Amino acid sequence: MITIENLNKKYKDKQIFQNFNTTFKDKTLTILLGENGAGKSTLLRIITALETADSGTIRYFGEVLSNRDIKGKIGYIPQDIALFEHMTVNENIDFFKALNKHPISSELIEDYCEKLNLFERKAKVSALSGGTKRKVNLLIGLLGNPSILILDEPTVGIDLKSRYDIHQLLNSLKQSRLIILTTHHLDEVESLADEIKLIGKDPFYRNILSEKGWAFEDSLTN
Ligand SMILES: Nc1ncnc2c1ncn2[C@@H]1O[C@H](COP(=O)(O)OP(=O)(O)OP(=O)(O)O)[C@@H](O)[C@H]1O
Repeated sequence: MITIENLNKKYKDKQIFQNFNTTFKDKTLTILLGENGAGKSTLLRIITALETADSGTIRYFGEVLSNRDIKGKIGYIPQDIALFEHMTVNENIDFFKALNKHPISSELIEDYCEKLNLFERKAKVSALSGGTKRKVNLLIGLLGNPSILILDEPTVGIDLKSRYDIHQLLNSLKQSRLIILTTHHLDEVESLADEIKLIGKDPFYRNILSEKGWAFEDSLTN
């Protein structure tokens, strides 16, 4: 479980979070929804210790952790693809695997690749489609066997089939870990979300979720 208590974050004069409280549950995939600029990526980066909050407390499985311990527990899949384009998929996997103290086994990598329908392992990343690059980006985030997985718009701009493959893997991963994901796709919310949290003030999202009859937690009422 991740518990966020009284989080405050400001960029210059812009208050992004003010006394924000929430909880993310284990074995649950939570989707953050909200307008552009609402603060979704900022929240993910604060949880991942890539960004510092002005004040507030975050507990991971009941404990306040050092940045190093946080990074050891979390697989963070950024919005921008962070791969070496001139290297093959396998070379990228080997490179990032070597950065992890306790990387997953080759068998598990094979299993993830099968679930993702990721077979172009000998191709250079620069030659891959956007969808395949996103799959590799996800796989890299899983190499350290994280108990928490954080994904910032993991399927932005990709074809339906690649998106489906990524959904299949995420739906199997959520049985055993805590996953937080941001998206602007409602179909993604429908096929993945166990919980929905709304960030930001735009009434559009509140209206659409209410119309659909989907339960959600509203950051404004926290
Ligand atoms: N490093 C920064 N310095 C100053 N302002 C920033 C910084 N990072 C984000 N912001 C601002 O904070 C606000 C929240 O940004 P954030 O990227 O968290 O929003 P978001 O909800 O993820 O949006 P999107 O859906 O477009 O990804 C925006 O107004 C953004 O311009």
